[in-house]
Amino acid sequence: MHGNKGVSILDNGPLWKSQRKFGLKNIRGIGLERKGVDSCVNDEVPFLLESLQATGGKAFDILSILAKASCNVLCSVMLGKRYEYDDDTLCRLVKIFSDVYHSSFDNFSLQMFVFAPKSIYIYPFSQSYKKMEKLLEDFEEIINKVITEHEEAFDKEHPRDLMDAFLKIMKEGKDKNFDMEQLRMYIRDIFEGGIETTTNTLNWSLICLLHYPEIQTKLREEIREIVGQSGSVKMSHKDDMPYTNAFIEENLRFVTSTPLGFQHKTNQDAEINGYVIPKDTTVTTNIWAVHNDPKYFDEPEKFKPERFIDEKGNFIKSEHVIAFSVGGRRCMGEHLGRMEIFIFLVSMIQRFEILPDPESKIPDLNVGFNGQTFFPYPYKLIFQEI
Ligand code: HEM
Repeated sequence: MHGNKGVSILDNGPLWKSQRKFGLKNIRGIGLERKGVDSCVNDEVPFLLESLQATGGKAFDILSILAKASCNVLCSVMLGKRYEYDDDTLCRLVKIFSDVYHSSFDNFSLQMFVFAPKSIYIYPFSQSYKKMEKLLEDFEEIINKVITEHEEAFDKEHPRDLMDAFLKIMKEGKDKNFDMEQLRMYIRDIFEGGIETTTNTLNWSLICLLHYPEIQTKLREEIREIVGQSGSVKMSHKDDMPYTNAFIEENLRFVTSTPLGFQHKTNQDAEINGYVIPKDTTVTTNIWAVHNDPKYFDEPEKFKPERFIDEKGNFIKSEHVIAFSVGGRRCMGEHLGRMEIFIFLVSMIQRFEILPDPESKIPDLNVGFNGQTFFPYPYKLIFQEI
């Protein structure tokens, strides 16, 4: 499917290691002319708030606005540019990567991969695969245009963004794994890993706020005290906001947006806790089970941000909140994803009262579409300017 290219689908080995190292360095922007990763997030905030303001206090579906904001952050980080929210390229990118999850990595295909791994060989004949191929052709058309623009403006002394950094290694010819096909797959994997997950996490956190207006009030009080009524939110505020941190952590735990992580396979026989796992077995992490284990979380079925606050009022992180998974294959974009969630969420709560649509029921927090990700069914809410 990915032809052993990209990063998320690669077997553990030297290729994956070098590609992951490249990603971790260049997502953060180390050695690039591009602005820092936090500025890529901060610069998106006014556009996000403006499009929320434009809803004029009427009920609307927020999904595409959140997805465009998340997608634009990745475009800034990787391609050195962002798009207007009505730009055709941004709309196409958002649609491609939402459809990849919503129609191709659906529940049925996922269960087949986990419980009947050999089904991967018949997957190319399925309707889901055909849909995916069509979507990815559209993606290649977009990304080829951006690659051409980058090649035309390329200056090896001044790499601007992740794509330039990749082209630099490729042109130097020191590592033959850095080729054009790998560049396309790399960008694709990051979009695939970064848009849907961040959008879903933000979307579920807004639904939590609809269910618990008292929590929303408490969050706004803390935001007003630390950031002010109109000041811009910075990552440096985070350490002084224990309740906001606790809310975000509880949201990551309570609504596990990637319940089974990504699937991997063992490349040698292994033994864990006395269980023998033969070579070539599909392995999946049950993140949901850890998040709902009463051994680690008292009354796991209840939404309680306070569980992460100690008696002195400090935020206490739990090693059992593993929404980004654990180990060598844990999420490559955790740092960026956490930044987006904090800055976007705080900015939205600071400026707007988030209210349910009186015409419809607030979505249940444990009912949604289950596929590679767990996401809410379409719903509407109201953003009332304060
Ligand atoms: C709330 C947001 C996010 C969540 C919950 C999340 C969750 C995850 C999970 C569970 C995995 C699977 C780890 C495993 O295989 O065991 C993963 C992998 C990955 N994520 Fe994220 N992710 C988020 C945001 C992002 C962002 C913003 C990016 C892009 C910068 C990203 C890029 C990736 C990549 C490339 C991988 C594959 C890493 C590898 O195989 O080495 N993710 N993510």
